[in-house]
Amino acid sequence: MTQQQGLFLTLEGIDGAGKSSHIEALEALFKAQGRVVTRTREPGGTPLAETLRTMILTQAMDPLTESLLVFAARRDHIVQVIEPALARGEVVLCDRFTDATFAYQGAGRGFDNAVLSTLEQWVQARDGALLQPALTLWFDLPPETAAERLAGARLPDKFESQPVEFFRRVAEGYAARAAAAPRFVRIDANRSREQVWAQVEAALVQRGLVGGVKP
Ligand SMILES: Nc1ncnc2c1ncn2[C@@H]1O[C@H](COP(=O)(O)OP(=O)(O)O)[C@@H](O)[C@H]1O
Ligand SMILES: Cc1cn([C@H]2C[C@H](O)[C@@H](COP(=O)(O)OP(=O)(O)O)O2)c(=O)[nH]c1=O
Repeated sequence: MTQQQGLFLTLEGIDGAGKSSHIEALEALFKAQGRVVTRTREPGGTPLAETLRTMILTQAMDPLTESLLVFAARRDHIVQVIEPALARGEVVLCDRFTDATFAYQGAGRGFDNAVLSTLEQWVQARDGALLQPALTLWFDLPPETAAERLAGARLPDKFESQPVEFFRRVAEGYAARAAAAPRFVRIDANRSREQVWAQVEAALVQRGLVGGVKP
């Protein structure tokens, strides 16, 4: 049997947009197609990267330090988890990747995009090209609605306790990234869970990544 090609798929959006609510169903959908799935997240996905995640999410730091730690975590994650899974022909479902760095550290914190691009080149270099997701599901939700959904849902971390203006900038950062790269699919997250899932499923079917079967 010929080995299937690896598929790198990421989920993006501001905190509270609804990514985590759909990642399990996405995994089930691909498994129902006979695919092996590696479900992972950033920052994180390896013991070292999870240690860095705790630092990033709990300690105050300047934006360059934050960016360096995020990319250090990403490098370990790529080398230890993402690249090997793709080489085995698996589906890698990753909750956030580099678009989050451009949105949060770049647009949100106002850090220099050129420095982020340089770090991206260093960390994601792959056979003369850049490792990038094949598809990015961007859960787009007004920051006020995301804040309402998060209120009382969980204890806010360092980013989640930022004011709504911060998330407005992050959302603009995502919109700019989405406008520049055809791998983005905008999901209107301001809908019921069922309607959001229907958009996710339709996007995958439309691109021939899954058949029309229900998980
Ligand atoms: N379509 C939806 N409508 C209303 N609430 C939702 C919807 N999707 C998710 N939620 C709720 O909103 C909160 C944030 O969702 P979550 O999936 O954790 O977001 P994220 O992973 O993007 O931060 C959770 O309490 C979740 O139950
Ligand atoms: C990947 C990444 C995440 N982040 C932030 C966004 C989120 O607020 C936080 C963790 O993401 P996430 O796992 O979505 O948080 P939660 O488990 O609370 O749903 O890290 C960055 O600032 N830069 C990055 O490059």
